[in-house]
Amino acid sequence: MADLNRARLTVLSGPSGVGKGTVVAEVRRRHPEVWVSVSVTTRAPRPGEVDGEHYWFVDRESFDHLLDNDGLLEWAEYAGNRYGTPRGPVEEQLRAGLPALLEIELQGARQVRERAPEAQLVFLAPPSWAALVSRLAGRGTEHPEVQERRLALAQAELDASGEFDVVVVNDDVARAADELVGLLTAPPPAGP
Ligand SMILES: Nc1ncnc2c1ncn2[C@@H]1O[C@H](COP(=O)(O)OP(=O)(O)OP(=O)(O)O)[C@@H](O)[C@H]1O
Ligand SMILES: Nc1nc2c(ncn2[C@@H]2O[C@H](COP(=O)(O)O)[C@@H](O)[C@H]2O)c(=O)[nH]1
Repeated sequence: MADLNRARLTVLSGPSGVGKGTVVAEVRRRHPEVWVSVSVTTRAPRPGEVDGEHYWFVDRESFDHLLDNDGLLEWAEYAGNRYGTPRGPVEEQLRAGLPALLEIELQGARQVRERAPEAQLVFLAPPSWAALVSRLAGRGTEHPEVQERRLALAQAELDASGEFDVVVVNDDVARAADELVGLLTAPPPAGP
């Protein structure tokens, strides 16, 4: 994956349960050199989630301290919790001429678009609404009322897919991962 050695920021967004984490894990299984930002969150860890690997799990006070000290590239309040991208590691990666991948929700993707217009914004879409509902329920990590809250947000996220540079349909994990690898290795559009 020699072409990956370019300083490009890519954002992967899409509704909760569409399979962002699954597709990114498949990309990293094939290409462990792909660098993915580790977000901070005030959400409680799910069983099996490891601090510093899946997220940096912090309390609200620590999150707000980072925010107040310009430590976040973007952030959002999502379904009752806060999530943000630590600025330092991403900037370090890009300064070194290396690409960076963020897996974040819609409000954060919009902030990245404003702050880094050259970033590539990719929307991961479900093959159908029914598939999304069934994936979120099937994951079994949220109570039904939290699933409902996430699905209400999902509708608005799907409506915003036109704001993204590319839409990838996650009908099949291997195929969607192929497409994401292609986007990560594609040359950035020529500047003006
Ligand atoms: N192409 C697919 N076909 C069938 N099931 C899938 C597919 N992709 C992912 N899944 C399943 O859907 C569920 C949700 O996937 P995942 O946790 O990766 O979603 P996510 O978009 O990262 O969610 P969140 O934004 O809530 O973190 C998982 O149980 C996963 O195994
Ligand atoms: N704006 C941001 N969104 C983020 C970040 N890290 C994760 N996320 C998104 O939040 C939702 C919920 O995640 P979950 O792990 O609780 O299911 C999902 O869409 C993630 O992509 C971030 O740093 N900033």
